[in-house]
Amino acid sequence: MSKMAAVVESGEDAFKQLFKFYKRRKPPPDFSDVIDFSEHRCTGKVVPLKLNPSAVCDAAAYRVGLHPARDWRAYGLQGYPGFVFISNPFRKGSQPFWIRQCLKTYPQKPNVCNLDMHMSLCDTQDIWQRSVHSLSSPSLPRRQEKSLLERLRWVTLGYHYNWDTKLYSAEHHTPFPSDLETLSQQIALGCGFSDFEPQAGILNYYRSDSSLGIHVDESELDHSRPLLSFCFGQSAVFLLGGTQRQDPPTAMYMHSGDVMVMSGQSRLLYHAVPRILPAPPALLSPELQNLPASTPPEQQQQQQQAPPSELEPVSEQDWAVCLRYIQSSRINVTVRQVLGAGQSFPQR
Ligand SMILES: O=C(O)CCC(=O)C(=O)O
Ligand SMILES: [Fe+2]
Repeated sequence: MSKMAAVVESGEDAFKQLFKFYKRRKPPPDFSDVIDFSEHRCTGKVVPLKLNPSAVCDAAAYRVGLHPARDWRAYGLQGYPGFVFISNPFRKGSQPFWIRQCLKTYPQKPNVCNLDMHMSLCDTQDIWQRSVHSLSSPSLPRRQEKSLLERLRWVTLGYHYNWDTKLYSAEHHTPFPSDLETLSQQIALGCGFSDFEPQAGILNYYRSDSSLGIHVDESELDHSRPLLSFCFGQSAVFLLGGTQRQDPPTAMYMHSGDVMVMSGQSRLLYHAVPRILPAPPALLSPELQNLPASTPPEQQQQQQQAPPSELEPVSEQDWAVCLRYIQSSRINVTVRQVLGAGQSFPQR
């Protein structure tokens, strides 16, 4: 019997027990049952998935930093219809743009973040500028106080999720970032969703000891729309369970650049992140090269004009700060459609 099976059989609530198992530090758990899609092996429950590459135009994918959709490596899991795992579809040199957006741009007003809950608007006005100094000075003596960026836990976009009521509302809404909207729509198109409207986003910022508890994302009013999840930086163990909180979950790694789509029968499954793990250097280091994103290497050699890209280059100074942050952190971005076509919020 594997170590994990022994853990599960010892009690009723299989999900809680596996969550604790993977969260444990001493002694560290046996990770051998965790599915690693980056190994591109279709063993056990993993099945290759055929997406719909012709629905995604190469130039549109290119503009948001993605490989052509025919090159995306997509997998499904037996027993989880509607679940799609796309193993890092990002072109080399494009992740730095998205990481910079998550750290410098999206935490800015009018978006909402955890720091707003107990700080004045004036203090949360420029999280990036207020953090740059301490994050770019490796030689500073042990710092007394963490920078704002290090204290950032979540940012919400579009219809801002209310963590207390678990509701979205028409009143609490700001424009959804157009670059993230376009990226999400390209992924959705490849997965067969031609009319996906990104309306809400939740960014989670994880330090090496962070975790995210067992939950289901059901606050959106239209569950026929997929939920997209993008991950950057350090790796994580992700647990995908069933429709009941205690159903035993499947464990998988999420590495930087991986994209997950929860749709159809998998849209309302319980899930959690029990553990952040150092990214395997061979997977992360090549992705963190801040290449000029607008010029693919093959075109540089041919001295041709690169196609237009939405990815504004990341300055060396900005990248130094991002790199320092991401070396010990993970960022996850989930994108959701809240309302179906023609739907509105119920009157309260
Ligand atoms: O960090 C992750 O991979 C999961 C995030 C998540 O489940 C959520 O934001 O609802
Ligand atoms: Fe979630």
